[in-house]
Order: sequence, then C-alpha cells, then structure tokens
Amino acid sequence: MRLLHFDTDKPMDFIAVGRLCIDLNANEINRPMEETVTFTKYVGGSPANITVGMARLGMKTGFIGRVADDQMGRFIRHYLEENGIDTSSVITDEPGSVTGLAFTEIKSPTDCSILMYRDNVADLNLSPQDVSEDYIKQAKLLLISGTALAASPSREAVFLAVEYARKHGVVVVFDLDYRPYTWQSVEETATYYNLAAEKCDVIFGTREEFDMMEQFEADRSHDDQATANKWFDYHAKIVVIKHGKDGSIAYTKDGQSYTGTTFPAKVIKTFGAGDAYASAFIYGLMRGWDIPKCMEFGSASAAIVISSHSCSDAMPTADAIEDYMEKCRNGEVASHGHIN
Ligand SMILES: Nc1ncnc2c1ncn2[C@@H]1O[C@H](COP(=O)(O)OP(=O)(O)OP(=O)(O)O)[C@@H](O)[C@H]1O
Ligand SMILES: O=C(O)C[C@@H](O)[C@H](O)C(=O)CO
Repeated sequence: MRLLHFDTDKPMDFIAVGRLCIDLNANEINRPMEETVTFTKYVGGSPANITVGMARLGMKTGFIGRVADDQMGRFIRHYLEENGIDTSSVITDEPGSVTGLAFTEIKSPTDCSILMYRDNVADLNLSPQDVSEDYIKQAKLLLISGTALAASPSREAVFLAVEYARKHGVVVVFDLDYRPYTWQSVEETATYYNLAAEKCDVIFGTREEFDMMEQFEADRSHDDQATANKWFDYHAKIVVIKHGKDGSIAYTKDGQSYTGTTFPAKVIKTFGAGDAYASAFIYGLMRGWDIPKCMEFGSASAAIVISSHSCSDAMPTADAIEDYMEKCRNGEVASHGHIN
C-alpha cells in the first residue's frame, strides 16, 4: 500500500509555516544560566531548523512566516537565503514587534532547558492574508508546527495553509513542537492541537506531547499504538512517536509498526534532536525510502545535531549523515554523555 503521494509535477519540495526566531546557545556549557555569560547566536525555532535541515539535504525549500523589522529579523532572513531557502513568503512585520529569543541553558548533556523571551513576537503576527494559495499549491509537502497555533492571527494562518494544502494535494506534516510557555492554558492547547492533527497526513511527536493532547480523554492509556490508531481514524497515514535516547516508533495506517534505535552521540545538548530527526525522516519519505530507512537516517541526523553546539547550523548534508552511519558501523563513534 502506498502511504503518501508526492506530486512530482510540483516544483517546490518543502514549505514550512511558523516561527522564525533566534537561539542564543550558552558557550559555557555544563553550568546553570546564572553562571553563563556568553552565548552564540543562531537562527532557531523548530520549523526553521527543520527547513534548514531539508535545504542542507538538497531539497527545494521555502518558508511562510513573519520576522521582526529589526537586526535580528534581518539576520534570520539573510541566513535562510544563504541556505537556499525561498523567503518570498517571509514578511517583515510592522515596526513594534520583536524577534523571539531562546536562551539555552546547558547544565549537562542530559539536563538542558530553554529560557524564552516571547512577548510581542513577530512570528505570532502571521495572518491568514499572508498565506498565498498559489505559493502552497506548488509544493509537494507543507510542514506545520504546534507553536504557531498558540495565538491569533498565526493560528488562523496555519489552519488556512492546511486547507490550501489539502485542496491541492500537498502532503501535510505536523511536528507537535509543544512549548508550554507560549500557551494560555492546557485546555486551549489540547483543543487546537487536536483540531490541527485531524487534518494531517504525518504526525511527529514525543510521548509527552501526545499525552498533553489526550489529557481530556476518558481512556488515557499512554499507549503508542492506541495513540496512532486514533489519528488513523482521521487523516493520518504515518504517526511517529519519539522517545528521546530510547529511540522512536513509527506506525503506519496499513497496520505496521517499526521500532527505531539511536546512534551513539557525544551529546553536547539534547534540543534540536527532534528537528534533525524530522528533516532527515521527511527527506527519506520524499525519496520513496521505506520507513525503517527513514527512521535510521533521522536518528543519525539527530545524533549529529545533539553532538553539536547549534540546532539549525549543525543540520547535516546527506553525505554527512551517510558518513556518520558508516563511522558508527565501524565502531569509530563512542557515546558520551549518554545515560542509558
Ligand atoms: N541522547 C540521545 N542519543 C542518541 N540519539 C538521541 C538522543 N536523544 C534523542 N535522540 C534521537 O533523536 C530522536 C528525537 O529525539 P526526542 O525524542 O528527544 O525528540 P524531541 O523531544 O522532539 O527533541 P527536541 O529536544 O529537539 O524537542 C530520537 O528518536 C533519537 O533518534
Ligand atoms: O524556539 C524554541 O523553542 C527553541 C528553538 O529555537 C530551538 O532551536 C529548539 O529547541 C529546537 O528544537
């Protein structure tokens, strides 16, 4: 059974919609934020990272979003363009809004957190009028990400993008990307996440993210297969549930499930794993690979990114992923900072 159809007549491979922001990653690692004094600036935001990943993998990519009319907004636009990402649907917001900042605290390879500055951010000002049906219809795949659903008008813009995608046979992928601090309440969060997930072909999330979505259900089994089955009753063909260092499980609508293992990593920080995994997995899907191969590629890409200081800038090329897998097979990469 063919799970997904990518329309090869469409010129653009991949478009993401949502947040573009800045990561300021601690240079002094293995210490709390209170003792951290210098940071390196990178483009950040989960959908931005995934798009950079896709571009590094050689896909023709574009982004729909809003950036602030400030130095940070210009830095983001320039970085996307340098990576070959089309920015014709990246709009500069009216003066007054700011660029979202994520300060990352790297206390240890397994204890990382993010301190967010997201008041009055430009990315959540994306409006339905910014979403072009013509732009979306020429892509094979649209990626949406949960944080863009946190507030209006960005929320409506994402739902409209999904409608256009479905109307024109564009595969819709949802990366749950749940960041609690951008939401008002768990009730609101679960409501919008569930409404969006109903409309998507592929869903990526962690067990905790799916638990958040299922919090008001009578039967909360926390069971991965039950979670996947629920979405197969709507539109989904593939549901991937990620379990950090314990790997991932992919379920497909034809009743199969596949367990993905992890690659050894010299972990510097754990965030970015999910974005790297998603980009390499989606790349594999678009190349027509079977699910286990997509998972293997995703896991290897994740291991590379968590062994690096950044998320976006560390996204590997296909050759770099192949090389890494080869080195792991030859026993040349030992795990470090990896708690089993
Ligand atoms: N410590 C680790 N060592 C090796 N691989 C890892 C590790 N942590 C995560 N991965 C890989 O990355 C994949 C996704 O990780 P995870 O479940 O942490 O996603 P996530 O929570 O969405 O990530 P993020 O922190 O970027 O939000 C895992 O399925 C696994 O393949
Ligand atoms: O916006 C965030 O939540 C932080 C991201 O910018 C960061 O790159 C990350 O956490 C990747 O998943």
